[in-house]
Amino acid sequence: MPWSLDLSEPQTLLDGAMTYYAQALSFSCADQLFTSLNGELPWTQESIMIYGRETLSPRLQAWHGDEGISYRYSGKTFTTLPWTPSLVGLCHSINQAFGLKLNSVLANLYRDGQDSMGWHADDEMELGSDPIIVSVSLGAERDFAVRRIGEQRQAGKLALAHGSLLVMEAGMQNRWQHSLPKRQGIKQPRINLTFREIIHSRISLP
Ligand SMILES: O=C(O)CCC(=O)C(=O)O
Ligand SMILES: [Fe+2]
Repeated sequence: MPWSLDLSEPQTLLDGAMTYYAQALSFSCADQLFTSLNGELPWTQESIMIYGRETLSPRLQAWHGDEGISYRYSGKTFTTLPWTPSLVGLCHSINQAFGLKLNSVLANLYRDGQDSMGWHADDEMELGSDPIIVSVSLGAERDFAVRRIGEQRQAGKLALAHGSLLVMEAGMQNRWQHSLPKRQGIKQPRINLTFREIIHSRISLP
């Protein structure tokens, strides 16, 4: 199913490292997408290693994409699940609009303001040296925080609206880290989709 994107009012941020479209999807499309993804994706809470200890990840995830793609994330190897109709339609619309060849998506479900994602750059080797990543946000508005690589201090934040689209442009992952901090007051869930192009799919050894 194709989704129509309104890319008429881009906002350029971080000297061109990010472009934000506050209302790329209409509210009704965004509502519909949230409801179908929330119900249909096989949301899983992965365990991750933090300082050598196994802990549950503070969010739920699902990986979908073209067949035969595998990807390492937080020290684990994932193989993508097949596309769902709504995800493949959105990926196709994004590829058409931006002239990209994104072939997979990491879906994150933040159940409420207690769920989060720590500081990182999406710099895994599978993405090549300078990837473009397209992020779609649905549901509760949450802050997306940024800081320069090598600095502790947060440089800024951007509230990602329901139906918004954020392009992390070339240059972003090499210079900036991002995170999704906890927000005590938020009781509603949020879904984020980061569409990526996996260039070097890892060969799994037995
Ligand atoms: O939830 C977000 O907006 C960010 C997600 C993210 O950074 C990622 O999936 O790598
Ligand atoms: Fe990320």
